[in-house]
Amino acid sequence: MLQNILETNQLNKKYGKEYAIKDVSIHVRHGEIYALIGKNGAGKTTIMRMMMGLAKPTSGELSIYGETEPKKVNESRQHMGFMMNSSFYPYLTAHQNVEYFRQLKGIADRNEVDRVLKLVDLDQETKVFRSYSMGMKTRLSIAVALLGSPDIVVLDEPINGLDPQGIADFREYIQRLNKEQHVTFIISSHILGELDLIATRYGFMHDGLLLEEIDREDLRNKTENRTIIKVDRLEEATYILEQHLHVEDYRINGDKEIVLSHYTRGVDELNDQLIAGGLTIYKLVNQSSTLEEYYLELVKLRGVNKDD
Ligand SMILES: Nc1ncnc2c1ncn2[C@@H]1O[C@H](COP(=O)(O)OP(=O)(O)OP(=O)(O)O)[C@@H](O)[C@H]1O
Repeated sequence: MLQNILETNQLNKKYGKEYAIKDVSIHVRHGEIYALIGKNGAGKTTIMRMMMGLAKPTSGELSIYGETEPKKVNESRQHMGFMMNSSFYPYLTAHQNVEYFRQLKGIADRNEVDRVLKLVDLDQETKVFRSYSMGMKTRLSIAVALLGSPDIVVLDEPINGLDPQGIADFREYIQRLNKEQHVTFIISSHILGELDLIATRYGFMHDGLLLEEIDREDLRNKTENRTIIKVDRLEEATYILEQHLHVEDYRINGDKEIVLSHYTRGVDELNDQLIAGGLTIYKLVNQSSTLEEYYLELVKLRGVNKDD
């Protein structure tokens, strides 16, 4: 049974009069790969900084392992690993760099360095950091985040700057660590499809607000198998759908199109009924939407911003 390992409850952060995030309630369950998705400035880093104790909420609550009392939350952070643009020494090797962080974090076991480097296949690497590819740098950052065997690892925009191979490798490492080491990941990205293949749950952010939190399966159900209808007279079309075709599972999107989820009877019958009703059909297609389209629709539908 998955339980919430980390939660935020109506979390707010203001800089001056401006909200950086407003009323954000996130629920991360044990064993998940949680993707915090949103364009630049959406508020992802702000939330992650609060998770890590680097910034204080203006109001609201953060709960880790069910603890909300600040002192206990701080203690719980010992079970968390972070990657926030770690700065590495350019003329030191992977081993020397991680050794530095081991000491900084006060981890007594010297074997930890080799252990975490092995997990990202950098244990045999002898070159200095300066000559690493972006992918290797990311892997090194992950290694540092894994020092001390944390249960939860928070990664802020780890995919930034990676080439397609680097992204594929990153996904593989995260999935392996999640499965084999049972690490719960919270990963932010401003490129929507990037975490598509690995995330088990999504938090969609826009302009400081959490628009939706959704499990992978539910998201897949919502984005796959949709039928889109655009006609000249919307109300008459919905009447035909409801009364003649007994369709109830539909909604209207921001472009005044009717979107049917899982309409399995094919478009021919729909086409016939709409034409029989005297409507002009501009569009009638079956399609799956991308994560990008889903997100943009969500932003349009909600049509809100944090200053409302
Ligand atoms: N220290 C600060 N002082 C003032 N405003 C800030 C500060 N930090 C963040 N903000 C503002 O808060 C909002 C959210 O920023 P945040 O960095 O959390 O977004 P993000 O989703 O991580 O985007 P990015 O990918 O660009 O970092 C932005 O409008 C930003 O300008």
